[in-house]
Amino acid sequence: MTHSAPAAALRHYINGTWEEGTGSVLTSVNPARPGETVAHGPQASTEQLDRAVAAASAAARAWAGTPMHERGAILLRAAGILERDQERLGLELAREEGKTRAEAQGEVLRAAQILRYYGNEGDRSAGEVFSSPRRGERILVVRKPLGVVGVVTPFNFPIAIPAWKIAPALAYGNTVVWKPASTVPLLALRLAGALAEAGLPAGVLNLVIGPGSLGSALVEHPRLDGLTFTGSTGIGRRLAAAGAARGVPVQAEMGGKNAAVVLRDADLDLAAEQVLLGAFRSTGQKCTATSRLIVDGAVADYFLDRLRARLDAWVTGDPADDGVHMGPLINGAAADSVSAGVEAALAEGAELAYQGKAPGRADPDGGFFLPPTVLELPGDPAAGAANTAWREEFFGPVLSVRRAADAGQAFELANQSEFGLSAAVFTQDVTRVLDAVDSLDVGILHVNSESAGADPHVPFGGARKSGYGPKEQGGAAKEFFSHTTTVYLRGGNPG
Ligand SMILES: NC(=O)C1=CN([C@@H]2O[C@H](COP(=O)(O)OP(=O)(O)OC[C@H]3O[C@@H](n4cnc5c(N)ncnc54)[C@H](OP(=O)(O)O)[C@@H]3O)[C@@H](O)[C@H]2O)C=CC1
Ligand SMILES: CCCCCC(=O)O
Repeated sequence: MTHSAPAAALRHYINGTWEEGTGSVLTSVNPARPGETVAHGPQASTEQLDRAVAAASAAARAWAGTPMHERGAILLRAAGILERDQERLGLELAREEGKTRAEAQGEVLRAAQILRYYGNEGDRSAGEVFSSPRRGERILVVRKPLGVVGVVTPFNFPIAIPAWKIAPALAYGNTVVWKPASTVPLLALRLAGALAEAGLPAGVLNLVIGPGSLGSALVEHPRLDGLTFTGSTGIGRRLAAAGAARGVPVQAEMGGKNAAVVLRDADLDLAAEQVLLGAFRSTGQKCTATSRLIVDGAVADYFLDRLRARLDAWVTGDPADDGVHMGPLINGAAADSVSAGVEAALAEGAELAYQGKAPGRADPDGGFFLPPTVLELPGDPAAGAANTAWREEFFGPVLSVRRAADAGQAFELANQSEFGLSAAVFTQDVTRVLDAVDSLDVGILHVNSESAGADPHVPFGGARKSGYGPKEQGGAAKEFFSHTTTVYLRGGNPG
């Protein structure tokens, strides 16, 4: 069943006004039906980017001087607007990004939850008070905004990740210039629209839709005071270097190659279900997705049989349709890249442990589908470690399996990565859990649940190559979106 709708007109939101772009035309398509246009229109030019930064700069002082509760009230109203429109936005997200309608609508609600969390920031502590060694004096630590913050976001969570950057940026008194991923501009229009409808003053949030080079121009802009980025490690590190060269703080959340460790005492049915969800929900296109499976050799054959049985019931198809578990990848280039990675892994000695079914890509309007794939890597430790499917982030529905002799070796294999975003460990032995907490070098650890998933009130972010700068979400976000002033406060003669 198709769920088509007329293509949305791309617009840019600059200084409180929606305007047409003056750059080249951009078209976003439905990755399940590439012949279907989802959004279309001229991209923003660098002239429009300059005006967006100028508007944010002009609005910065008044917005910083607005009481936190007033800033929060706008975020709370925007949350209500997303909840009001959740069904329509969920379908639009599924049609433009390719995740299932249920996941898409869940993401819209997650964005509302994030807006609500930061909308209530005015009710929380805004600083600290210390005693002073000097009579008649107190020492205050107060927080102040950075100023104009650039936001550059990826395709895979087109409304939740922008929300978890923009909401704290605004709550802590910054103004924002946002460059979303070019493949998913529609939900950017919707989030900016909800904030505009909620009463955000002109210039506080500016949205410019355009190519990656616009993101580079943003970090190089002389009036930018900070940049928060989520996306691939290569680009994130380039932006971090550019920000550092200008003395501008940069926060970058980047790639992942997340391991699930299944120990011999695990609840194997629970583990099979959670590994399936972690690896293949959202077509594996989550930075927190499970892409490496390390299973104790004593239970590996049984566990893989349980996983294969579940995969036999996993339906790949149009994500807008009911009963579909997995949609297409975001575009043809991504699907080709993942397919090439699988071929390379097989050529290097990996074996195909499972390959499911997916709609063909052959016909001209064929979606960017790939089947869920499980690769077993060579048992030889060096060959296993060197395999492309162990080292490289594929960002698709591919799970690479290696066997371990015991828990200690399993944790060593889990740490055998330059990335360190998320991990999952399945065991019912609390000693093993504590070993995992101590030994796995990651930013997020799930015990007996999938490696994906994050709540808005606790820190989110990676170690190693996965993250740069302060963590995101919860109270951690204030470390990036504000700086502190320590005030030595004396009331006059110390007496
Ligand atoms: N750690 C985390 O929290 C997360 C990490 N990711 C990572 O993101 C990647 C997938 O997302 P994807 O969108 O493809 O990532 P990309 O790095 O390709 O793009 C991310 C953003 O950067 C922009 N961009 C591209 N080139 C440049 C440039 N030269 N200078 C400035 N900005 C640029 C993109 O614009 P455009 O779209 O126009 O190219 C997009 O808005 C994966 O590696 C995944 O692991 C994804 C989600 C969360
Ligand atoms: C890549 C962004 C991940 C968001 C947290 C999660 O749902 O796994």
